Amino acid sequence: MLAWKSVSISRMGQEIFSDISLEIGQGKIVSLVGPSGCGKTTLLMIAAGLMDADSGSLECGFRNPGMVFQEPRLLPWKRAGDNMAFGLVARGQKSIDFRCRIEALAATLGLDRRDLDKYPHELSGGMRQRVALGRALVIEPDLLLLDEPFSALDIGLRQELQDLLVRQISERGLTAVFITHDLVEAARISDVIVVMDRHPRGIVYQHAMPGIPGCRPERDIFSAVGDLLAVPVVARAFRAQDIEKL
Ligand SMILES: Nc1ncnc2c1ncn2[C@@H]1O[C@H](COP(=O)(O)OP(=O)(O)OP(=O)(O)O)[C@@H](O)[C@H]1O
Repeated sequence: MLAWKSVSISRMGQEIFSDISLEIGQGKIVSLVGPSGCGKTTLLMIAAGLMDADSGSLECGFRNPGMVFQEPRLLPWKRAGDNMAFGLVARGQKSIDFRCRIEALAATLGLDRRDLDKYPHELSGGMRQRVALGRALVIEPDLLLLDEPFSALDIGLRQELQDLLVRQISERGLTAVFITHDLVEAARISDVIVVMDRHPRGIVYQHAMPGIPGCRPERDIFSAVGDLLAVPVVARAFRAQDIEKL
């Protein structure tokens, strides 16, 4: 279980959010959505232990979180396979012991052996993000924290990687927190959608999605998004996003 309990945080005299409580059950995929600056990444960073809250507490029953960011953040001087193995090397494992494991994982992520020998600049954006996902999965995490991992990809590739991610989460029995600006993406891959806003600051709405992530018919996804946008606090949070894009 992962739970933020009455968490408040300010930086440089500015309140990011106050008194946020949220609980995520084992095996669930929870999406955080909301306008830029409402504190989604901050909430994730607190869960990862990379930021400390000013007050409140975090209860985390997970021991081995894996993270994926919007930019793949690969080491440019290392080949894709070595980037993927980064967490294993950091734990003192020898490449002779894990080469087969990396190749098998790469294959499930749609990368072949030749891709593993390429440098990041020789890979497409989608391939780089597959490597980043592999780097997070190879350490066998029990919790995945994902900060807009697919937002830079085009729609077709995005959907392919969403399906791939949900399959990996389900096969490995992981729990995941997924940040996105895209309500359709959230409705496609999540068990629960948590909507945050800046006015008022914090969580303004939570919605449990029916059905199984990754298996929902498109019409159910779009109808859930329509229903969500009919909720005034959700509509307000998403209107703020649209205005920012202008
Ligand atoms: N270390 C920091 N120092 C100062 N301000 C910070 C720090 N981290 C976050 N903030 C501020 O906190 C607010 C929330 O930032 P955060 O990145 O969590 O929002 P977000 O919802 O993830 O936004 P986006 O969707 O644009 O990534 C922003 O106003 C940001 O400038």
